[in-house]
Amino acid sequence: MTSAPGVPFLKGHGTENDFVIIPDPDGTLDLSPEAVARLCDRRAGIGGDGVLRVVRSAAHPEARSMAAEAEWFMDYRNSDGSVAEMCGNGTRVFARYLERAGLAGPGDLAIATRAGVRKIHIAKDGGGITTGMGTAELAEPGGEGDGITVSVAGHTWPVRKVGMGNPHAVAFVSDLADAGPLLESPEVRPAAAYPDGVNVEFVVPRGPRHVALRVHERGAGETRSCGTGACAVMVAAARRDGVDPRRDGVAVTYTVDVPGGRLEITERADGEIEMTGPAEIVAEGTIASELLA
Ligand SMILES: N[C@@H](CCC[C@H](N)C(=O)O)C(=O)O
Repeated sequence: MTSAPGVPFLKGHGTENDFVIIPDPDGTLDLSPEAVARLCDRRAGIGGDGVLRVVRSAAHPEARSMAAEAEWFMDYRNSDGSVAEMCGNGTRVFARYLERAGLAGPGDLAIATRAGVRKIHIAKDGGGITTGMGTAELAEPGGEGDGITVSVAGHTWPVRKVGMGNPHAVAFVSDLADAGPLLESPEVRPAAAYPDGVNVEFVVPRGPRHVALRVHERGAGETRSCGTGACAVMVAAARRDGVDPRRDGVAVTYTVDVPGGRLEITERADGEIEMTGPAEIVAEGTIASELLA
């Protein structure tokens, strides 16, 4: 196997949503969808749910307009090579990389994403990282139902449509096992409700202000965690519990258990959502040229 000098990578995860991190400050790397899929392959590649390419905002056409606010752009790709607007766990891992590389914090920073600028706070001494996730877009004022359903493993549930910069369908189920092995994409109907595909979350209550989920991600399949998904679930669960911080003028925090750990999600009285969780860098090396060809 030959190496491509000058193409380093790191591997990191947040609640076991794992990523290949590629520092490419000047945006010179030609990262094709096929190369992303090879990098994320868990048998023949490095393995990951996605790729985080670290590019200076000023050097990327999609981020140039955000460069004054955020020096770094998170170019996120799903493991199948598709492009996504936003990755919540990815923002924490991205920030941890910047911290480790001496390019940021601890403290406050902002990063550019396709869904806009996201504000981050890195706690001191390797503690949790908080991302300002923006506000949730809820399709309907009333609640779940919305005429949209998701079917998998012989079950069908109504879903709540939530936008977190990327699309989510949240289904409350009586048992997380009812979603089956999730080896294939759940079928969302009508398909036209999500013209660009969808991330599907299955949710059960665990206690007051406490839920657990499984997620099937667009472009990646079932993963161990999804930050935007956890935020979508938090908002859907709060509305189901009759809680709306913008109406009530009081922030609310939910604990969201994911298969790979735990996230704390707060919806503030102004509607802004903040997600706090861990992020770790676990390896670094050099990418073999065959993977990037
Ligand atoms: N795991 C991510 C979401 C990644 C993008 C998603 N698969 C999509 O296509 O929208 C997260 O932590 O938010």
